[in-house]
Amino acid sequence: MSDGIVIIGSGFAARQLVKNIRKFDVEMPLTMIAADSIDEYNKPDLSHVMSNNQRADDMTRQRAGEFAEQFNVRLFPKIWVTDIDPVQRIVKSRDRQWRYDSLVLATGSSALLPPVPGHELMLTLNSQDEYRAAESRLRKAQRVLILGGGLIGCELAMDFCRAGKQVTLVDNSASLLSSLMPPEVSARLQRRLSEMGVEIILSQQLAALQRDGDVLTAVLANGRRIEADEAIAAIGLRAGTALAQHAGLTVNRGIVVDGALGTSHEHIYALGDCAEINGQLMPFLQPIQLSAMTLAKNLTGQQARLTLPPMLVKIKTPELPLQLAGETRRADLNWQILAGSQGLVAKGYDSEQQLRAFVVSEEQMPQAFTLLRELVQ
Ligand SMILES: Cc1cc2nc3c(=O)[nH]c(=O)nc-3n(C[C@H](O)[C@H](O)[C@H](O)COP(=O)(O)OP(=O)(O)OC[C@H]3O[C@@H](n4cnc5c(N)ncnc54)[C@H](O)[C@@H]3O)c2cc1C
Repeated sequence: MSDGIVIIGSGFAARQLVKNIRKFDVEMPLTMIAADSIDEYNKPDLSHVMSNNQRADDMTRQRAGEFAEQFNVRLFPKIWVTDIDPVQRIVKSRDRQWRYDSLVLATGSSALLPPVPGHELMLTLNSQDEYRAAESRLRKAQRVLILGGGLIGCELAMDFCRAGKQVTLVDNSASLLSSLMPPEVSARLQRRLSEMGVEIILSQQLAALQRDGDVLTAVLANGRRIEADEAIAAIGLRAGTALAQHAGLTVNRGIVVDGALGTSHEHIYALGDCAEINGQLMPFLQPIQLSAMTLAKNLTGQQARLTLPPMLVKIKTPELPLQLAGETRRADLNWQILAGSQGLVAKGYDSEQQLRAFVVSEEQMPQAFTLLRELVQ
């Protein structure tokens, strides 16, 4: 007997898919299998747990049982899926299997650790479970080293600082948020973090970590030694592609999908942080929400293709929140920056004077919506 549409994962992608499918079809059999408890939490809240004094359990928004009842889904929590057989259309765990009509991989991503001696001493904050495991150590820690000055690293640095901890932020680039915007634009955030007391060390690599009793020592490539109580890795994410790869699906940086969210194998789809769309990973809620809506239509007999409008990404650093959109990573843009007491507006133009990207601070948020409409895709 078939288990209908089988979804692996219970994160935002999987839940959005279920909610959207139920708008079109209340009966279709749905099965969700995930390594976690299948309780719902909002992952972006991890950026504020320390200053909000929030415990891991406080993050739970809906219990698995209520979700199952509300959306008529069969749930299999705390199960690690080990294998997919695309020919027999079977999903396997160590001790049981499910037969699918359609399979959706919503396996998310995992936080990268640096390839240095002692990396196993580092903590990561990419799920409620990871926070639960690290919570008591992080609460106790007075000195926290954060490796990685990207979006998540900056958010965590500000959060831990606001929670009264002594924070050191280390990045191998010459500026913060270096993969998202030019240094002239991120400089404001860098200054704000420094004023708050975060020690920012740029253009430096971590070479090793050692623990001696309660003291963790980070050794940088230039020989400098930094003592901390805990260290957190925020150097990037790796898409959860292992199952897909093992099953012979086309995988690049993520599981490659087309505009209908279909993978290289018939009846298998991918969604969320694990999916690569138009050659890009898009580990943000808005593209996931739009992808889930498109896939829900396709799985309920409609024909839909994903179109992604220009989208805003928020950097949730409460002392200086920023919003960005467009191809901010492009190296060839000419940036026009207006910064003053009224806030920041930075616009990135291409050689034909077309607006390709922008960054604004909170004071200038109303401008963001106008700029979003001007943005050339
Ligand atoms: C600190 C932080 C702050 C963020 N802030 C923002 C923000 O402000 N705005 C924004 O848009 N985005 C933000 N994001 C990103 C956003 O939260 C993610 O893109 C989104 O939550 C990913 O959802 P997902 O369902 O694809 O993956 P996940 O939530 O990672 O879910 C993956 C699921 O797959 C399951 N799984 C994986 N492999 C297996 C297996 N083999 N067997 C069984 N189960 C498996 C896991 O148990 C889990 O249930 C943030 C992320 C972080 C970490």
